[in-house]
Amino acid sequence: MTASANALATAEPQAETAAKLRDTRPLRLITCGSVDDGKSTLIGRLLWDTKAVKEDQAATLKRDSGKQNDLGLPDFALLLDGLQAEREQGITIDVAYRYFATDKRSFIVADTPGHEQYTRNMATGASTADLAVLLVDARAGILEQTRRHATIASLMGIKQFVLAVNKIDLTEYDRAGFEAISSEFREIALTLGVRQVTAIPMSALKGENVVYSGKAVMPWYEGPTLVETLELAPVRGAQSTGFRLPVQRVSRPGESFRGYQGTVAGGAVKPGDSVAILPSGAIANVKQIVTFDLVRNAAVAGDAITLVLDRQVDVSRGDMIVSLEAQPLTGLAFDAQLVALQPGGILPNKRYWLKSGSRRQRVQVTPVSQLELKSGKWQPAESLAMNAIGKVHLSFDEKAIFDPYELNRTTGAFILIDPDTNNTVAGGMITAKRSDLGGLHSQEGRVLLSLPADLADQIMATEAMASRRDEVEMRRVTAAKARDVLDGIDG
Ligand SMILES: Nc1nc2c(ncn2[C@@H]2O[C@H](COP(=O)(O)OP(=O)(O)OP(=O)(O)O)[C@@H](O)[C@H]2O)c(=O)[nH]1
Repeated sequence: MTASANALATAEPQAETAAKLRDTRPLRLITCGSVDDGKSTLIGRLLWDTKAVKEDQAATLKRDSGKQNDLGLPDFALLLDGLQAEREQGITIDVAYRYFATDKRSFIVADTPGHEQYTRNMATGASTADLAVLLVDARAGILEQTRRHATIASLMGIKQFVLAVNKIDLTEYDRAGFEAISSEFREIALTLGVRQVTAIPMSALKGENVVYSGKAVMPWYEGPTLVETLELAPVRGAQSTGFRLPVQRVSRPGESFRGYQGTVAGGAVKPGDSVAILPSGAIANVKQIVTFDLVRNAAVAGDAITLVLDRQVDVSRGDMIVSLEAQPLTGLAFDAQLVALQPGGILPNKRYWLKSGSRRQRVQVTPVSQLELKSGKWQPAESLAMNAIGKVHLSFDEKAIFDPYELNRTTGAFILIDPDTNNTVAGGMITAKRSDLGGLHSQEGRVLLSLPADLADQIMATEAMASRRDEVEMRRVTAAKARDVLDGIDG
């Protein structure tokens, strides 16, 4: 770059610089709080003060909110209600994601307004969330539900908490009260192994310490605002498996062409790469990558591709094509965590269908323990009732192929289907492979929750593939049921 080009680059208008920065990976967050702690108001305030609200929404907000509060401020919670319609589209776990950005970073917040509570948050946002914002009412302090939310967020691998001590305006900005609440919370967080805790006194309603500083009314608070905290928070480590292509379909339009179709579920691939076909273990090289009518020189996770190999190998639907040097776990026995979604629960000795991507296999599920939400402790269990979150052993007749969920949220997630009713009875995630003799192979004792978010994805994938209309209808019913169940665990 020449000196003058350099000068130009540094003189770039701020807006353009900001736009560039927004291309970097955004921070994902979830918000948890008890009813009326001010979650909707806080998200509304974040969107409003970062100017993420479109003008027409702003006009409606101003018009509708006059009667809502006597502070002469818009009711930010209304903003979310006004956007409710867009949430109706989802077929399963229909949480909306809100996007907002500052000059430094962009953010995605899983928004679950109204009566929908933490399970819904968990079900959607938390599987990918980098950080959890836990709201408490400054007047009420830490409640049992705060403990529960914190426990669940930490189980799900979220290692950074913001404690939003909201409605501080209603305690006359009482410093001692804020400090007592934050130290109580820090102790809880420590017992959960979470060290990164930022406690912030705030008024979501008045916009103090959310985007703008609250110094004028809380000169005693010297810490960051919520947005300053979010701007600096690290994102979770990237998922780190090699190339994964669950084969959805084998395409054979003519004698000379054979392609393997699917959506890349991890890593990247380019022509010339060596791959293994699982479960057979056959080896080949990638000859060509085709998307629609384009020939590509690479593909990454999320791309729908047709892969052409350099030699004749036996590949069928349900197989997985993977990078030769970084292969998933294969075996007959795995450890998993799951949530039971049907009244019948999960019974020992019963055989289910397990579906993961395009693969469907018979499996025997043996419950081992169940999470007691109140205490966050695992208690021994022989069966799992509806709504229970449990650890289980999975035993297969034929080789199964998985990555630990922690490494890959697609190839590590599954649903269980009852062969008698065809109902989806559980959604779950793989925590480790067991040696085929029954011993634990790796990652012993990892604590991960089974996430219905995966269930949602999988049901949607299944739905997209279902060719017959009645099958689609059946899946819809199942999804609706799953939602009811999730509502049931809330609270
Ligand atoms: N004074 C004051 N009131 C607040 C503050 N934040 C929220 N509120 C009010 O508290 C009430 C509940 O706020 P919401 O945002 O609806 O609470 P929520 O937690 O989203 O509640 P649900 O949507 O019912 O789960 C509303 O009347 C808000 O205007 C605050 O910082 N100060």
